[in-house]
Amino acid sequence: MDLTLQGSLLDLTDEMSLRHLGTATRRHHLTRGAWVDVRPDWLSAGDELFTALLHDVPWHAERRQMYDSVVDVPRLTKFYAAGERLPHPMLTTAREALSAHYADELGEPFVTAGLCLYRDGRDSVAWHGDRIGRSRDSDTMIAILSLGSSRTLTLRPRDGGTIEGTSQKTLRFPLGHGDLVVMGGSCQRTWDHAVPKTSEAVGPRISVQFRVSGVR
Ligand SMILES: O=C(O)CCC(=O)C(=O)O
Ligand SMILES: [Fe+2]
Repeated sequence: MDLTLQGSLLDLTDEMSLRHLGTATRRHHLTRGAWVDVRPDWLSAGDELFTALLHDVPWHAERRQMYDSVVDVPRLTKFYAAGERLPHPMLTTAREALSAHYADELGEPFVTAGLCLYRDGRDSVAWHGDRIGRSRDSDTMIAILSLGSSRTLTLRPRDGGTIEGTSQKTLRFPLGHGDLVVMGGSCQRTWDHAVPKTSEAVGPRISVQFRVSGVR
């Protein structure tokens, strides 16, 4: 057996890379002009990226005013503004690939990166829409690369209605290591999303959200 060849083949398959977006990206049309694209396993062999981000990103613990008390935000965050160097070259490659893939539909590039670290199942993000800035009254896209432990992104219509054709109130998109999800159309205005807490024993998850200029 040629061990050299076998070694190099293994190296090739283990190399971190982004797979194609085209045919493997599935669009889910929601009501009210919203949609969600899902591309499972977009990033292959992403362990290196996950570990690098976990250790190298200067994660912030935020505290927020909630009625008359100040509470810990149940996740760590770091925001990279337009033009700021991202903490790993693969994130730049991912952002460029997304900008190219969605160029015609979006009409502008993804420029910012918001990172969230969910340390375990107690970390979460409550129901909200990303409605700070232009997304408040116009369509936009938020592209999310999920790394590490699987967590569920849930979506529900903002008007409190049920999911069309069902008696359900929420849609669930389980997000695993390397998966991509893109929320588009009116999604930030007409739907809310959340990452609920879970009692399951889950390890850390990092979410990387790419947005266009002037949207948070
Ligand atoms: O964890 C996620 O993927 C979603 C995060 C999110 O909705 C946000 O930061 O606005
Ligand atoms: Fe969000």
